[in-house]
Amino acid sequence: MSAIIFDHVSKHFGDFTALNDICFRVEEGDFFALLGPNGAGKTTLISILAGLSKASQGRTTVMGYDVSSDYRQARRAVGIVPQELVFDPFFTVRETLQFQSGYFGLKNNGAWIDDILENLGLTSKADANMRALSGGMKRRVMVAQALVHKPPVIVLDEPTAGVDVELRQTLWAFIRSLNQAGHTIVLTTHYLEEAQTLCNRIAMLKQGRLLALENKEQIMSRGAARTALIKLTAGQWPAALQSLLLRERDNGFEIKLADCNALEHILMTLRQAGLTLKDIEIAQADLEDIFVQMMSA
Ligand SMILES: Nc1ncnc2c1ncn2[C@@H]1O[C@H](COP(=O)(O)OP(=O)(O)OP(=O)(O)O)[C@@H](O)[C@H]1O
Repeated sequence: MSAIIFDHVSKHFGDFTALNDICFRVEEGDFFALLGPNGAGKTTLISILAGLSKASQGRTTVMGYDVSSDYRQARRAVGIVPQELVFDPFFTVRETLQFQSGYFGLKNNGAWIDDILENLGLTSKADANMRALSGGMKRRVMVAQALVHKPPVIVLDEPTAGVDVELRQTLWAFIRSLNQAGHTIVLTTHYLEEAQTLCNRIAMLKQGRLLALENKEQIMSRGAARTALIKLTAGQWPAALQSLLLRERDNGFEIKLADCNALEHILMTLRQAGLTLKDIEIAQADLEDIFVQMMSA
């Protein structure tokens, strides 16, 4: 079964189109990344999924439940960790989690709450008031809050923005174990190396459109898998190879390198143009390079 289905989802704010005919599925058990520059529509899409915002067109389901017609079941199936810190400053951490449990009609889930607190390094703060916590600790509580009802689908909207390395590692270890236990994870992040190490499928949004959705391996091979930094003793980059040029840097020319045969062709063309090679550095492109290539295309 698909954990999430976006079926021709659009969202307009007046004349502005924030989401334009989005269609994709997230399969059960996926560790899925939703990437895109600021304003791409990631938060809008997540708000629709959470039932916090209504799509202008299209249908969205979570674990088979329609987010508008089966609102309650759909809401129960998903745990959202929001970008902003939203909490009642007068509650303690434990009370916050108990209150959230009550919202889902859950009682006697103290053992699970203890488990979450432990895994997020919050045990010693259980009885502290929310207002007395540091920003990073508050963010941990946001994560805990999204998990109280053991939702099959967990959505994290930039959960590691501005948090320290320790929390990032604690958080990812815990989220990974939840994924291994069968939870579907959707993550938006600006830290591309995080998406690269954690996720198995990646969707890219740009200006409200779905630009690509692939397995990580496919997306990695879509852009130039390798780049080469070529330095010449003198002269300009030849026009015949202009289409390969990504940018000039460090007194050299950085180019896309599809494979080794391409390199042979490049060297031959340089020779024919009377240019002499001074140095060549070949590097494996990472997700960030590919992202930049795709977003600027
Ligand atoms: N309530 C609203 N009214 C008008 N425009 C809105 C509203 N909410 C979002 N938008 C616009 O929709 C677009 C998508 O915003 P959204 O917050 O979904 O982007 P995002 O991909 O989450 O960006 P970021 O990475 O900065 O969080 C933006 O141009 C934003 O200004």
